[in-house]
Amino acid sequence: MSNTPHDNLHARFQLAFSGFQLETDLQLPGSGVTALFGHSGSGKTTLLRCIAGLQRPDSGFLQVRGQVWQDSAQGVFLPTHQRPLGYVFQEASLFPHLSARKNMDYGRKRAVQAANDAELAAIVDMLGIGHLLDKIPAQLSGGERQRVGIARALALKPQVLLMDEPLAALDLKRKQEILPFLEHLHRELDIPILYVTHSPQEVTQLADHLVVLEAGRVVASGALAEVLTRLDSPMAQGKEASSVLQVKVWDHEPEFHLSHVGFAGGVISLPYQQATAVGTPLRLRIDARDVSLTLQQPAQTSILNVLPASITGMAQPVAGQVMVRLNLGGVPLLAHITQKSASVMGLRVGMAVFAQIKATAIV
Ligand SMILES: Nc1ncnc2c1ncn2[C@@H]1O[C@H](COP(=O)(O)OP(=O)(O)OP(=O)(O)O)[C@@H](O)[C@H]1O
Repeated sequence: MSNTPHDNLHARFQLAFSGFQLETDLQLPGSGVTALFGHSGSGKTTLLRCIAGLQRPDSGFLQVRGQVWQDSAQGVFLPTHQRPLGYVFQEASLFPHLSARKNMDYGRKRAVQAANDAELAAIVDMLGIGHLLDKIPAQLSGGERQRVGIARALALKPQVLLMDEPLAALDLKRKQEILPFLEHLHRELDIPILYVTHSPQEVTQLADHLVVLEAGRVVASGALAEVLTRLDSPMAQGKEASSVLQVKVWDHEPEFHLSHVGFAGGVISLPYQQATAVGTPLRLRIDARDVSLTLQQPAQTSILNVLPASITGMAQPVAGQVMVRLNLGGVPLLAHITQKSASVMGLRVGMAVFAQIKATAIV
């Protein structure tokens, strides 16, 4: 028996290839983006393939929003074509001779469940592809093809959307173009999106929930802000270690080209967010390297953001460097400092400090 809440996704799989074992028992939220992060070969694609029914595990249980799709103990295994899911790969694999519109219709006509014309119009709108519908794939850029591929997946009214490195084949410019559409999807869709990526930037920009896989096992699974800042998480080890803060726009100071945002840990100043009204929620990524620590509140400093914090953990990812986990009014934040500074300041867990955050460092 499973005690999965009905709107969640519960995926428990055991599978052995020669030299690799997947063993997961994941309870994921029933909406929002769950990023699956892990080194090459950690089992991310295999996990998605198990969810899609493309890979049959030795034993498995899968329940998606109250529906059991698979239960090896009961001999239940829905084949892929009976699972209401969308799968988006690195490359959109559209039919080359069909227009974008016909590519979307092709899947719709054959599906058990598909979007009606009004729903399809909303999907087209959400992905900004209305002007591309009569073009064939060769007339589209890589990013546009990917957007059509996502629309085609959504046209099947999936209960879950699986995305396997959907931006990996695109150059930086195309990535930047498509990310706002993915953010839009995230806000509009009320289904779970499982998103495989190697990119910490995509994780911090899109994910609500983060699962870290290592050698086929889940080493961390939880809310993004929490897992990102766990000192034992691989994401908190490297140069790209960062934290995410959910904040609200407080007010603007256009004469200084600044905006001020608030969260439980205080108020932060950042470059002017001209287009955002007071009260708008924002997500800030703060690189651990852009946070420094001081024991006393500095009287005069060019750094605008000095927030009281307490140290909740310390780790040494590499010799000479220390990653400090801070608590700012209940919100975790990482600071990456030198071992010498940590030693000179006598930093230890439980100490009260001030976190200095460079305003320009905030995205
Ligand atoms: N059909 C298969 N038969 C045997 N071994 C397989 C099979 N599919 C995957 N593997 C192995 O399982 C392991 C996990 O592969 P998987 O593709 O899931 O990793 P990944 O985390 O998605 O990697 P990447 O980030 O490189 O895409 C690898 O060691 C791979 O070689």
